[in-house]
Amino acid sequence: MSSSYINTSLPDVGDRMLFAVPKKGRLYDQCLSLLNNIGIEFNRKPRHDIALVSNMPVALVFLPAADIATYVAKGNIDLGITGLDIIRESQTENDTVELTRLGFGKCKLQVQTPVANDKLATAQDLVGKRIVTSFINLTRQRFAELEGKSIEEMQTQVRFVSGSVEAACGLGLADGIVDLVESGDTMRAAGLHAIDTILDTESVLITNRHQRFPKLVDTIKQRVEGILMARKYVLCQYNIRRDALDRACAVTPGRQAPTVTSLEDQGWVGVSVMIEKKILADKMDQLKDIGATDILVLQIANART
Ligand SMILES: Nc1ncnc2c1ncn2[C@@H]1O[C@H](COP(=O)(O)OP(=O)(O)OP(=O)(O)O)[C@@H](O)[C@H]1O
Ligand SMILES: O=P(O)(O)OC[C@H]1O[C@H](OP(=O)(O)OP(=O)(O)O)[C@H](O)[C@@H]1O
Ligand SMILES: [Mg+2]
Repeated sequence: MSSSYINTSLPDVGDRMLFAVPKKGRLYDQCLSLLNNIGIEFNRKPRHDIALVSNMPVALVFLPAADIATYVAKGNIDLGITGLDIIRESQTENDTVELTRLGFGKCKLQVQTPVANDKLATAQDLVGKRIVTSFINLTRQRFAELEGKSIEEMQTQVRFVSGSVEAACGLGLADGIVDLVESGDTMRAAGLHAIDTILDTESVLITNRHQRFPKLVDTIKQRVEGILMARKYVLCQYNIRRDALDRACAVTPGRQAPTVTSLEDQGWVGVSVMIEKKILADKMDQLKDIGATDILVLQIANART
């Protein structure tokens, strides 16, 4: 093949910023929904792993989640979405810059043993035994720490398998495993229970220190943070007697401060304030108790701080 061979079926990414997203798996749907929400438009042809964004100088690169941290750390990719667990496991945290935690892909990396084996009730009980995992580096670090030895000298045997890790104990390959747990259904179905947590993980937006496109990276970071805020907060509006305003502001201090507007009736003011969804019902009860009226809650479609 000539060295000037060009694959004409690959889109020309030119000077575009390269943004990696998981090509399948647990993070895929939420990544696509996030891209849609931040106004990134693209058309991905079947089986193509590169898609040009039509409304920004960006090319999306669809890669296995497990490889994204390495590509970003080495500077081949400018921006990426992957799990914190992958960043730690691939030991790329020093070469990647964490821009924003994304609030999805939340789970725990846990040490698990068969429920039936009551001699393996703590991580310490697995020291010197056989462990199977897809996270060999994090597992070795944890057990070297428990043994008080270096990774080279540790006794615990840690072996790699690429998937269906939960099967390893039942098949006699391991005494314990280390794998991700979200609902715990997979773990319980395999007759295992968690005896130690190595890491709490979630998806993160990452870049590197090479910074070819600092302005564009910042724009995408701000758009993502706007969407995350819109998902987390609602806008609450209510009326309150002026003499109860201090108490109302103590109940709903807002992100910065509530907006207070005068009403025709001199004794009353209108208040508009952002409230976290998870504490909303409680705050509405408290507002009612101090005499607030016409309490309205409005969804926020998007935000920018
Ligand atoms: N059960 C889960 N709940 C929430 N997040 C998860 C779960 N499993 C994995 N993740 C997150 O998604 C990332 C990618 O995992 P995923 O399962 O998609 O990839 P994979 O195991 O390499 O591929 P696949 O399962 O498609 O073969 C993980 O590193 C973790 O951050
Ligand atoms: O606690 P749960 O909600 O059951 O989720 C945990 C499971 O999810 C992931 O597996 P995945 O479905 O990605 O399959 P895999 O083993 O092929 O990676 C992880 O490896 C666990 O097996
Ligand atoms: Mg998986």
